Amino acid sequence: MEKLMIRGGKPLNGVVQISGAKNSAVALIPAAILSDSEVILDNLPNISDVEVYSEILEEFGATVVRKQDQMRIDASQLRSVAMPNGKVKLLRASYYLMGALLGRFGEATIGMPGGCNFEPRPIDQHMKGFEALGAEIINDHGSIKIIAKQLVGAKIYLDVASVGATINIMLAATRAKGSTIIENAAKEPEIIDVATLLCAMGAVIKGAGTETIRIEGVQHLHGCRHSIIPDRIQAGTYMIAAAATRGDVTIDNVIPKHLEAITAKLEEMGVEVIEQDESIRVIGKKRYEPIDLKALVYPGFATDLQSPMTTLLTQAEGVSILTDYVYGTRFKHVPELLRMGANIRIEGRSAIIEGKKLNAAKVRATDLRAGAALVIAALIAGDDVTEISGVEYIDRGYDDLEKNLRRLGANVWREHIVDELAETC
Ligand SMILES: CC(=O)N[C@H]1[C@@H](OP(=O)(O)OP(=O)(O)OC[C@H]2O[C@@H](n3ccc(=O)[nH]c3=O)[C@H](O)[C@@H]2O)O[C@H](CO)[C@@H](O)[C@@H]1O
Ligand SMILES: C=C(OP(=O)(O)O)C(=O)O
Repeated sequence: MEKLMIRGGKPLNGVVQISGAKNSAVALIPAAILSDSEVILDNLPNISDVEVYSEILEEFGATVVRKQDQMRIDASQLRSVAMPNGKVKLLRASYYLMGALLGRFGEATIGMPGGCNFEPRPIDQHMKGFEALGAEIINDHGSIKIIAKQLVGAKIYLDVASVGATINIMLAATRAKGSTIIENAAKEPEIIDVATLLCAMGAVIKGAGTETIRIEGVQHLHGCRHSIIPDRIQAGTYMIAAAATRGDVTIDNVIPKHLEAITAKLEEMGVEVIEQDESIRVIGKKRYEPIDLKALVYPGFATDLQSPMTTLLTQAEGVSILTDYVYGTRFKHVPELLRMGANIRIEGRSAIIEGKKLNAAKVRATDLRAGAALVIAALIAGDDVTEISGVEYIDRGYDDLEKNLRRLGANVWREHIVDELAETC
């Protein structure tokens, strides 16, 4: 086990390169299962979720070759359609194995997904979609068995615009007989990225990125080469960190359109944001206005940036209200920020945040974005050292975090945890 050590007090300055998107990568890797020839993915992020997913595919019998930011996946010789336990429990997006295996083999047995369980995260809409396509679902001691003699296209209305359910149904429906229509589909950019890959593999998908997606099933999907879109959540995190430390950072290799919601809220606080074609420069200011912020589905403000934004709002002069309409109890970062001197109160699905100076402390990340919130807090917490444990969560989604922060001038390093019991008490 490791912990991050950060001596705060330095503004971030310079340029940071953003890698490919985690939430695309973890769907594109299993999507390769749908093809019986090689799929090449470029611009992969160097994060543990990608590492774990490639190991999962190898355990299934796929050949996976990783070279820098490229992955070549050959799933022609898959040996199994079942992983009820083991690595599937390490990440949330292992649920995409269900849609991909179901599409290719008409069968899958997968353990309930793990990952960041900051609140109950049901997958009933995924199951509703598979059932509508003609599959039978059997719950078996914590794993889910899904079988279909023949997947048949259907019209599916999602009760909530779920990213995971939209992609999972899309994966299975590419190989179903006839047409599938997903209504109230999620519109996140990662959904367009997955549809782009599937179309390059020979699928017929229209409307990805809108609330109605139409899929014409095909009998066969072939190999292709695809470059993953930039990670808008990593980019947003660096934007927030630049503002919080009153720095001046250019965030490179981004799609500014994907960052409109965070850009707008930073500007409302008084942060200077300059958009270029594929980069965004964020210039921090001395004083920030408090704001009201609502985390919503895309194109609204991303819930994944809600925790880092909580930290920034502790630097505003006055009271901000942050409400998460996607995950109403995603506030595990708040007790840790309180240890660092923050003044935050939770009311229902809102955090009421009063501007306050933060101090260094010993804190614990209990999920990925809570970890990001604590890293930003540590960067602005005086010039003492903050120790952050639970680094394994941060490693799920931030490519080269320490290297990037050091290049921007931060004083950050990693240490082994010697006494694990003392750390968790
Ligand atoms: C791997 C990945 O892409 N993860 C992202 C994905 O997670 P994930 O796909 O799991 O999140 P969803 O979009 O499915 O969840 C959105 C909302 O729908 C609810 N819901 C979801 C599915 C379901 O079957 N039933 C149901 O009620 C959830 O509890 C939540 O309130 O989108 C989330 C919302 O943008 C992000 O925080 C995650 O980073
Ligand atoms: C919640 C997240 O990821 P996951 O759905 O993979 O747990 C996240 O990226 O913030």
